[in-house]
Amino acid sequence: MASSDRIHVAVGVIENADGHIFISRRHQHLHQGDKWEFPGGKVEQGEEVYRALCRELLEECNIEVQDATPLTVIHHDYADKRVLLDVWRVTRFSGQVQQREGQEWRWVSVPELGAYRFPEANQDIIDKIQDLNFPGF
Ligand SMILES: Nc1nc2c([nH]c(=O)n2[C@@H]2O[C@H](COP(=O)(O)OP(=O)(O)OP(=O)(O)O)[C@@H](O)[C@H]2O)c(=O)[nH]1
Ligand SMILES: [Mg+2]
Repeated sequence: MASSDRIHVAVGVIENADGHIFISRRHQHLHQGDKWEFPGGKVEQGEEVYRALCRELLEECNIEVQDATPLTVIHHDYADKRVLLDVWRVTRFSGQVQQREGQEWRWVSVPELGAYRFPEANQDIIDKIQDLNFPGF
């Protein structure tokens, strides 16, 4: 596969005032269906990643991102798809978070994240979130 076949995805880790993280469950018929995910979606041709993040989070979660910082970049090859996940930590937003695409969703504490089934590529994201909350010594 050519590198241009890699799907570029903007992903947002949204934290609320209680320190809980927003996750939703992918529709069953989609790639990695039924697994939990962080909101986000494909970056369009010529679009800046940060713009894509803002667009996807408005479409999917009804919030306006006001500030976000890069958390990690993941290259992952599934058997049927290659992805580049550009993961951002959303540090400031306006609006009430909700899921607008009919997916099941919830806020979960950082320790609880480990109990959910995410796509394989997400392990690194979970590790990063847990490191931020419980810095090693
Ligand atoms: N949104 C999102 N996608 C993820 C995550 N982890 C992960 O491997 N992916 C993969 O990234 C790819 C693109 O995500 P997506 O399906 O949300 O894209 P999208 O909203 O633009 O969907 P569409 O273009 O089909 O409407 C999928 O193949 C998905 O399996 C994650 O945490 N969040
Ligand atoms: Mg999406």
